Amino acid sequence: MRTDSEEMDPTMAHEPGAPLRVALLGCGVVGSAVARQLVDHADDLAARVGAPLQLVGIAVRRPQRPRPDVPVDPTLFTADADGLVERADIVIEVIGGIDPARELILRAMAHGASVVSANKALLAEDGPTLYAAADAADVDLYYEAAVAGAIPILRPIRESLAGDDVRRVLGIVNGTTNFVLDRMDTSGAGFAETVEQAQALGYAEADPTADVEGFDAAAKAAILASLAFHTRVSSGDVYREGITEVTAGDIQAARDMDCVVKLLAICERVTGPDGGDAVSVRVHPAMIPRSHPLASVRDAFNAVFVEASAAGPLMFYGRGAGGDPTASAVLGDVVAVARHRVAGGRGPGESAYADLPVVEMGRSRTRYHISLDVADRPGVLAQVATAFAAHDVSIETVRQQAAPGEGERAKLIVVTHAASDAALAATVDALAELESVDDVASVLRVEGA
Ligand SMILES: NC(=O)C1=CN([C@@H]2O[C@H](COP(=O)(O)OP(=O)(O)OC[C@H]3O[C@@H](n4cnc5c(N)ncnc54)[C@H](OP(=O)(O)O)[C@@H]3O)[C@@H](O)[C@H]2O)C=CC1
Ligand SMILES: N[C@@H](CC=O)C(=O)O
Repeated sequence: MRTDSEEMDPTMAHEPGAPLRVALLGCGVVGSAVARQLVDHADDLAARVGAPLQLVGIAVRRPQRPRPDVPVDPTLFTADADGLVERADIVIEVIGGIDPARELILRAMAHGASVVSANKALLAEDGPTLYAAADAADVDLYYEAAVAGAIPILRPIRESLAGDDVRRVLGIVNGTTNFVLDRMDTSGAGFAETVEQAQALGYAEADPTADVEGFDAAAKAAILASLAFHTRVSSGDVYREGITEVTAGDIQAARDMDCVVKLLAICERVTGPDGGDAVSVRVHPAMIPRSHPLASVRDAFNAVFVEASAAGPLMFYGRGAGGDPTASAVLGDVVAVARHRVAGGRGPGESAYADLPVVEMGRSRTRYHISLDVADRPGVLAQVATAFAAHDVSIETVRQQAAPGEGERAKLIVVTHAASDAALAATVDALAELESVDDVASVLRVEGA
């Protein structure tokens, strides 16, 4: 690959065999792996595209910083990202965050460049602005790496399943939280201790808030739901609960049910309050049976389970983060958009025609596992059952365990049939008021059964 920074005329149409000018914005974890792969696989990439990919510059915050792991001419590094995007055919945005990434992408497209981004936060917050700009400029905007890193999931949903009817997407789309929950399950350790292990191993950031509070997964859920249901869902529409409240007791309760606890991104087609089509998009911890394909997703791996009307269940599995795995997805997009430029066109744009309402969490329906510490005496089970019945929540199973060494106390474990979140919350409030109930020890949603 050529890595000189010679100036070119940005308005020139692509000529057969002429290099395509690639600008890289960001050279951190993902960007440095992208740069290395562009250099290492230059010949193969040129053969696949039908033209060489010429890296014309790398925009970073600190261009003078030595970067020995990035094998390019150091003069390619620049702090002038604005100028760089104006002289590229393809812009790869791996800076992250909202601004200046958004302004740079819009500027790139306005100057006729196709864009590849890994920026889930931006796509989930302001995707429609970017799609509209891509349409207006007649260029591609691809972002496979934004959800589940290396796993090819967006193109299969957008293209391979375009003739089917996706009903549900269940995803483990955050590696850090999956690592933490998996370790809590296998070692019996608590949340804080396991997060420290994740930080020591480089999975969790020094500030793990975006991961453990579910913000990262919510952004990915918004993108998945938008593509799966041909609608617009932004991160603010997504109900979000992280894993900070998950206790060793919850993990044990799941084990007792032959389940595991996972942080799930759940996107479903549902019936809205007016009887029309709607979507439910939520991120929260949930129990899933150990027999479910997602239960076997260990460590920091990601997986997305898709249910479509005709295709049935599909499972996509792999690494959701890390420089090289994420760069693989970025380079796949680069080849795709480069091929379109060589052929003189663009790929399919976003097809958000449905404009479906997103139902509020209170209307979402699922099963629940509730663990209660109660008095062990006649009539208590009837009181508890009455509280469920009063809120129209149907009990599927109920099991009593002795609470050893605690006199006449017992543990009641109730699993419900599917109920609305609002009905369940009201039931839990009523249970907490009962004189015979010492504590509502845990409430976990149950999915995938
Ligand atoms: N890390 C991962 O495993 C994954 C990341 N992603 C996404 O990829 C994107 C990049 O992530 P990651 O590589 O981890 O991020 P890093 O923080 O490692 O890298 C960010 C890069 O952007 C540069 N940068 C920051 N601000 C500016 C600016 N204003 N102008 C120019 N350059 C700037 C930094 O420059 P400098 O080097 O000088 O500081 C750095 O090179 C994000 O959108 C992230 O969500 C997606 C999937 C997985
Ligand atoms: N922080 C994310 C990686 C980027 O998407 C994770 O832990 O999965």
